[in-house]
Amino acid sequence: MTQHMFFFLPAISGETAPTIFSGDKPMTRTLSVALSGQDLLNHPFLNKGLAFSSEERDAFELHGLLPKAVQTLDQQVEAALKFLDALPSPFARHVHLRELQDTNETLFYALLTRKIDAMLPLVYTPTVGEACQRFSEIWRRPRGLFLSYPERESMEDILDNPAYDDVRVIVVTDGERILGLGDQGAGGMGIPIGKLSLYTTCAGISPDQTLPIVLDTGTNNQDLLQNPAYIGWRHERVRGAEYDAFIERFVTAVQTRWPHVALHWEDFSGANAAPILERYRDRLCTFNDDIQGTAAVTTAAILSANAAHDGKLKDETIVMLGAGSAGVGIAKLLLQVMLDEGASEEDALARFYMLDQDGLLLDGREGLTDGQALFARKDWKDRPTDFESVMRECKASILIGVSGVKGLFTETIVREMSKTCKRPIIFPLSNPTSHSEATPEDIMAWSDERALVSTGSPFPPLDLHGRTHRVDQTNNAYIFPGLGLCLLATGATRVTDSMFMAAARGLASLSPLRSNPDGNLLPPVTQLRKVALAVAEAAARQAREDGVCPSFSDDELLERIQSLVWTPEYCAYEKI
Ligand SMILES: O=C([O-])CC(=O)C(=O)O
Ligand SMILES: [Mg+2]
Repeated sequence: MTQHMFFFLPAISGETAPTIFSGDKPMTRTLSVALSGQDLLNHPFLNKGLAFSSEERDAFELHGLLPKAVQTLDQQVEAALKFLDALPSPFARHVHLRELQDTNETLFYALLTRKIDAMLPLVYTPTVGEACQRFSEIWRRPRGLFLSYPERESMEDILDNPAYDDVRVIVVTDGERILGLGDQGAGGMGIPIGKLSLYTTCAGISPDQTLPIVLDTGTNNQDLLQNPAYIGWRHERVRGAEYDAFIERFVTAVQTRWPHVALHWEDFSGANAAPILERYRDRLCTFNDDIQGTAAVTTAAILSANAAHDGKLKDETIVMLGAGSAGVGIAKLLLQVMLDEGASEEDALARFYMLDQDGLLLDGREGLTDGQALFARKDWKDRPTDFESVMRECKASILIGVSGVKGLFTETIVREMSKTCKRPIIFPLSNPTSHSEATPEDIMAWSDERALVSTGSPFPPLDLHGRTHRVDQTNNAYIFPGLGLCLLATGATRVTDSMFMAAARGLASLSPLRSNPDGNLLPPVTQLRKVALAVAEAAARQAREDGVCPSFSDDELLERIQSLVWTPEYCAYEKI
């Protein structure tokens, strides 16, 4: 069992503090705590609100600070749910949940783990998008770190604070491409906070081991620059060599401070995401969720669809609408599946049509990245390259949208595809919901209910022939929490592409469609905990295979994964 100590909290005994980071029922455990009074109540990880027992109120000088009632965690969850229900909007609920997170993390995570389907759209996409856009209005208390360009000389000192001694996972953004909402500057902080809350909710990674970071390198969002209430650095974005040097300084500082940390990059612009990943993926344990996590979950959903009709991906024709880092990442992983199925690279590449706002990517087009150039068509000279024409001519069986643009999957497109394809696979993956390329309802109507649809953001269930059908959410939340758990459990030094493939196959193995022809492609979000464990195990075995972690036995891997899982329950406290 992992012995995890609160070294970062000088007020809590490191020597005698028993672990609460195990699968055991923490309530049977006692934590030695030195904080008392206001300091204890103000500590989000230790605060229990009204759940402090009357003995604890004696021991920790809490009388008078708390009203008389003593409540259980269950009662607190009930009360919080009732309060949330009465709030007028998802945004108001998001703000209230964030306040809970900053005042009582155990209660916050108890709510999230028990009501994940209701809470996910509030703390994560789509509501987190609005939270980023309005972050300057809702910022209350410090959570995570804002590392701004003008203060770059102090970056190492900021990270040095003992409060961060136990950090093992960092999610970092520079806020330039927040979901499909573009540049949100320092408001992008909502995303690392939201992603990390899923690391804890889905994979059980203890919140005190997580750190959200914004690299505030300015913003080109004119509304923010002109908003007197903007909380970030009011300056246009730093670019080029200065930006690269800032990123380099950050990575070096992180590596020096936490040599074994897992560094997760999120929502960087297309121009920066892939080059940053390429620069650092062989230097530390790091990955880009938009490129690799999105690729893995999409691959899992497509593998599930193929397995259901004994098909092979190498026989499908894929149109990717959106040629940014997510599109290229998905295409690369799907290409690998075809190669694994025995296709030649030439034949496999011929199955892909990748488009951006200027139409089909053609060989020789100026300004293509290496990833885009790989998928650029060589055989399309003098033919129309617009989306509709390409769809008409190529007879796609799989259509994936990562364009960030609402409504691009039109009735004409979907009907055209459905003419030649019995079960068209149509994934409008852009986030948040308002940017989805089509609604599942429309796609089903236009395809005579034959399409296999999956979206990036949550949508309400569909009514199919009087049967309620859950809409799959092909969101990277099915991958990154489990992958993070794998990285912490194995101590992997690198994240390989084959670990993402293994994660995708691990997820696909849980597809309900395997056992039920009317089933979904992916398990419901209520099973995200089970999913994270399966993904962690599959990726961990692959990490061992790839030699990026010690050669643990299967039992050891499982034991290490399970021993990390933190459960949101209160411990009993005793005074040091
Ligand atoms: O956060 C999400 O919902 C998925 C994602 O990474 C993105 O859209 O950038
Ligand atoms: Mg993202």
